[in-house]
Amino acid sequence: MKRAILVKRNDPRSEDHDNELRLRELEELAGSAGYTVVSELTQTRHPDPKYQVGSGKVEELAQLVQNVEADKIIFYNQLSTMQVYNISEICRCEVIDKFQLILEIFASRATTHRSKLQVELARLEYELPKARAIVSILKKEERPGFMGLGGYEDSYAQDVKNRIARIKDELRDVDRDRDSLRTFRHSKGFSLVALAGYTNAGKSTLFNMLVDESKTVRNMLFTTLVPTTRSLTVQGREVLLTDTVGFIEDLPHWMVDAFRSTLNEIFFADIVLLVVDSSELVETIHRKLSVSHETMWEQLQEVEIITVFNKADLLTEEELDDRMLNLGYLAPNPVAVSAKTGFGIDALKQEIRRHLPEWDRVQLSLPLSEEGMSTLSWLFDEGVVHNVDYDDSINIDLEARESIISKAKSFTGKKVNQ
Ligand SMILES: Nc1nc2c(ncn2[C@@H]2O[C@H](COP(=O)(O)OP(=O)(O)OP(=O)(O)O)[C@@H](O)[C@H]2O)c(=O)[nH]1
Ligand SMILES: [Mg+2]
Repeated sequence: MKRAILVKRNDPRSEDHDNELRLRELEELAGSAGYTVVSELTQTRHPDPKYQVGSGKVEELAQLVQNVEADKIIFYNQLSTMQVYNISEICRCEVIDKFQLILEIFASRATTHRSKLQVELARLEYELPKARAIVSILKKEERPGFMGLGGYEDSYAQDVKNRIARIKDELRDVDRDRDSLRTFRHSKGFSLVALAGYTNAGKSTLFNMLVDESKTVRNMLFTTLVPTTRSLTVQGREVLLTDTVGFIEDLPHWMVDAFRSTLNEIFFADIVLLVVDSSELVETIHRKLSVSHETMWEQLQEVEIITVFNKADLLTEEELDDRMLNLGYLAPNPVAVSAKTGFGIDALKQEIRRHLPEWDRVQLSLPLSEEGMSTLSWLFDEGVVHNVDYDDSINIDLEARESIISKAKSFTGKKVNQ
């Protein structure tokens, strides 16, 4: 585990309670990024703009870094390049701010080629202006290198710019592939279900619970292309379930692009499972649901939303009912589950099934021939075959989307009773 010191410069106008909350938030983020928090430091805003913390504090911080053997100092507040430079030089320790910490989390979670590219793009775009400033500081002071930044040269900024351009090109290619993949899935009759919600709500745990419970019917090509998507059978209907990276509050605009790559999965879904941690305070859940709806609203007109109240195992039934009632319109189609114990998973599946795009159910007769048999096997792939019996023809009770049914009809040329 990497060891981190957290630092927050408190605004004297803020309530102590708020300051404390922000620090806990930072601690949570640091935990998600794989740090052990070994110490925390807070200070009321200092008038000297040169230091994020006053110079006395920087000495104290330097001592602290030695004492607790920290690998990193993480500031809640955003830092100027000058501040990063001064503090990291005095403390002999790498300094990052909250946004860089979030980027580290994104980087560690990016599983697809595309999301990796986007995180890298966001990182480069964030670091470009800093890199330029550091080069000019080093030049002014004629200092041959310091900490890990010694390798910066004049051409560095140009290199970064070239890399940004290359990544953008590559992303355009990946996007083309992805669109065709999505069209392919939809045309094969899969419905797309996406998990959304704040970080730590339990999306990945729920994903595993849902996926483990059902066996993968076929080995599909794209499960290897998109590792966070798995097929899943919900009461006879096959869907593709996608896990996403969690929402994080106050995302700065330059990071929204990296974030959007995961949101795209949500926008193309037929159903979104909006997962909330129901053990949190009602006000917190309220705020997080509002932000989630705001973030997704414009693009989610056609999408069904199921609100999943996760971590039900941490609450009494009464507390749970109370929360679900209180949140009303912000929580459409609520279902309480525990992704940990499996409580409510069946109810959730029923709810998913209820909201899947409608398929038609027809009785179909195919000739008892080789062609008929191969059409039948195709129908097993594309829809739900409720029943088959054979007399002088193959009689099928089939549920499938409209396009599949009309294709089957054209194959047979035989009578179809609706
Ligand atoms: N008690 C309890 N804990 C849960 C439940 N579901 C998830 N957790 C815990 O909540 C924490 C976060 O779970 P994740 O599944 O990683 O959350 P996530 O929404 O995928 O988080 P991000 O990937 O950061 O967006 C883990 O420590 C889980 O063990 C649940 O039903 N009950
Ligand atoms: Mg997750």
